[in-house]
Amino acid sequence: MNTSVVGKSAVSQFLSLAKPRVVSLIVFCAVIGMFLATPGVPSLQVLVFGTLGIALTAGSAAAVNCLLERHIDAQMARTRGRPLPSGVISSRQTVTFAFLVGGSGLVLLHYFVNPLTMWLTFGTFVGYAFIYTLWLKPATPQNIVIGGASGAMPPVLGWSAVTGTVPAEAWLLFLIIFMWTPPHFWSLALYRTKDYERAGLPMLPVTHGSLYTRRSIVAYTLALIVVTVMPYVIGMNGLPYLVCALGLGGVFLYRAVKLLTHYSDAWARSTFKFSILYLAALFAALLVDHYLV
Ligand code: HEM
Ligand SMILES: CC(C)=CCC/C(C)=C/CC/C(C)=C/COP(=O)(O)OP(=O)(O)O
Repeated sequence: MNTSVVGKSAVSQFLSLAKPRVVSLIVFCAVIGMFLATPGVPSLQVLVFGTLGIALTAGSAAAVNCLLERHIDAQMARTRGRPLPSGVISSRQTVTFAFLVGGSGLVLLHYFVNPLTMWLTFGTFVGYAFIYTLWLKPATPQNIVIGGASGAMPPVLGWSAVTGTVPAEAWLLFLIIFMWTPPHFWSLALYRTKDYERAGLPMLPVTHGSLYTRRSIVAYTLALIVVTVMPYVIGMNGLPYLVCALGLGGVFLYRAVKLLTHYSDAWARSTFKFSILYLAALFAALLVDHYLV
């Protein structure tokens, strides 16, 4: 996506700092974590303030990432139109925005949800905004595998918002997003390799080449399918979920294998887009099945 900011209103420029589309899926997964945590329905207070708190903190993390990566973003075609590299929003404004938005999110979580959720969300914020962005991303091609742990936290945050605990079921949902992240990101990195090379970032296709990356995508997609069967195996979800998980997984695997055997940028791009649809549909299936069985 070309995130050009020219002609946008001030509000939408600040909004774009918070990566609203990525954050929407993050919040979607967190909310489903809330519903899965209880046989009934979460309280309205947890639903409203939990969702708001997680969304604001995630948006703030994205803004900090935009701030810390403004020079790298300026070198990549996909990101050079963002508000900071294009000079529409200043670093100081971004710091203020991130502080106010993230601070409000954490305060809401602490006072209207529970301190555990606030601390877990704060840890996730630090994990993405600082550990991934500053340290892992420029250091190793495993950056997004390790850093994916932050992106995988939303259902855990949702679960802890409702119960104040994080049992094995919540970590299983974490594991699903964790295994999904490499095929999600590496599909994009395959057709954006030149961008990452130019910016000097050691993404897997840059350091290990296209073939190795495509094999890794197949491997992680297989692992993802195994992990998505687990909610059925442990009795957390029923047969309707299993059918959806295997159907979606089958399509993902077909895409991954075709990416390996018949590579094209267009196929990589459409597989990246599919990965987003996949995660949304899988979590929707977890939710619907939860109330069916
Ligand atoms: C380390 C983990 C992750 C990495 C490295 C990563 C990387 C990316 C990149 C580079 C893009 C393209 C963004 C753009 O063009 O502006 C993207 C898009 C996206 N990602 Fe991820 N992602 C990660 C985790 C996640 C997670 C956890 C979710 C949601 C649960 C997610 C959801 C999305 C969505 C919805 C988009 C599409 C955004 C749009 O259309 O503007 N990603 N991701
Ligand atoms: C508090 C909380 C719930 C935080 C969630 C963490 C979070 C926002 C994870 C999203 C991951 C993400 C947008 C990765 C983009 O990778 P990138 O930053 O390498 O992509 P870019 O090249 O587009 O900047």
